[in-house]
Amino acid sequence: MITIKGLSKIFHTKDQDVRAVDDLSLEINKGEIYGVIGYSGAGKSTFIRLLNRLEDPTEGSIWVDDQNLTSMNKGKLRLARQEIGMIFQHFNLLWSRTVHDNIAFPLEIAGVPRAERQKRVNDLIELVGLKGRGGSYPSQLSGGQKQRVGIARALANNPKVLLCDEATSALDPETTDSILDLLVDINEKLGLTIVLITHEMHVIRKICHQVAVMEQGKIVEQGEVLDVFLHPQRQVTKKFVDQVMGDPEKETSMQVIKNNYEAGEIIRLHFVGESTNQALISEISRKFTVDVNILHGKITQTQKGAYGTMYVQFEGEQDEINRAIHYIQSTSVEVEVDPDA
Ligand SMILES: Nc1ncnc2c1ncn2[C@@H]1O[C@H](COP(=O)(O)OP(=O)(O)OP(=O)(O)O)[C@@H](O)[C@H]1O
Repeated sequence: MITIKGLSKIFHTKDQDVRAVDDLSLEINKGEIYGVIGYSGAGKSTFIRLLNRLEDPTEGSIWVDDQNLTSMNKGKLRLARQEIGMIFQHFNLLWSRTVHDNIAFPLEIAGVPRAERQKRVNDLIELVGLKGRGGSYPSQLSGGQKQRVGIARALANNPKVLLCDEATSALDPETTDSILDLLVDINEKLGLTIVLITHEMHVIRKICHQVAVMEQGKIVEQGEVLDVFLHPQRQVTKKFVDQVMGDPEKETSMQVIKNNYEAGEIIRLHFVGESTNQALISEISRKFTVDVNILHGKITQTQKGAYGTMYVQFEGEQDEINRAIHYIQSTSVEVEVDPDA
């Protein structure tokens, strides 16, 4: 759906030239939720603004659905932009217009006849869960409701791509989750391709299929979310993964666990991906004469299944413990005996 080749943006300021986006190339497939994560100043906002040419690139090309956005004149660009919706951190609603009229605005600009406009707005209000609020003004809505209006407005012209610029950063955690759920719902219902930028790994974990990590204008790491969670290569990526998972080693020293639980074996279980399920624990205690003590750990969900680490203690006859470990080795859960050895 989107192909980016050699994209750069240099801002010329009085004192210096800033290379905000530096020779960036990537492919985003149709129907994918693609997240770009980075710390402040990494170049995320510039990147997403280049995608619909709110900024003009210094170098490189952007193709959206086989159209080269970078070589378009203003007239063609205006039409092409109707295929790319965008939502913003601070919603960017028109305060003097009702919810209904905010959503109708892009349809008016596109010249959609009144009756058709009416129906489309009502459908959109329903889609984003704002039924009954069409007559309200933005000042009468909560942050989450305002972002729902922003989403409905962005979808008005049936875009193929939705760009999200830190769309949940101004919202509390619970509202963030409800907006993220709505984005997944829209992605699944409409097959919409979604590109989002964020500084929160929680957002990536919860809804993205693919992630790119940005640092100093470049993409330094990229891949399926679960892969990046499992094998983060760069220091910056490890820090983002720790945002969600914590670092079990840092939080609880293995030595403390060992001192407290001297009997049996201490085992680290690493849960990865869709075939994983935590029924493993009850299965072990049913199949083998082994007591399982859960000591410490964290499991989280991604779009591709569960991921995380758990420390357990197996108590019983050594032979039985060995058989239980052998059994786990035959499943998709990775197992490590005496993890600190
Ligand atoms: N209009 C501009 N003129 C000059 N420099 C700019 C401009 N816009 C961005 N920059 C610079 O480009 C770099 C990348 O900024 P950008 O806003 O894209 O990063 P970001 O990752 O989105 O950070 P944040 O999350 O803080 O917005 C920064 O060094 C910034 O100062």
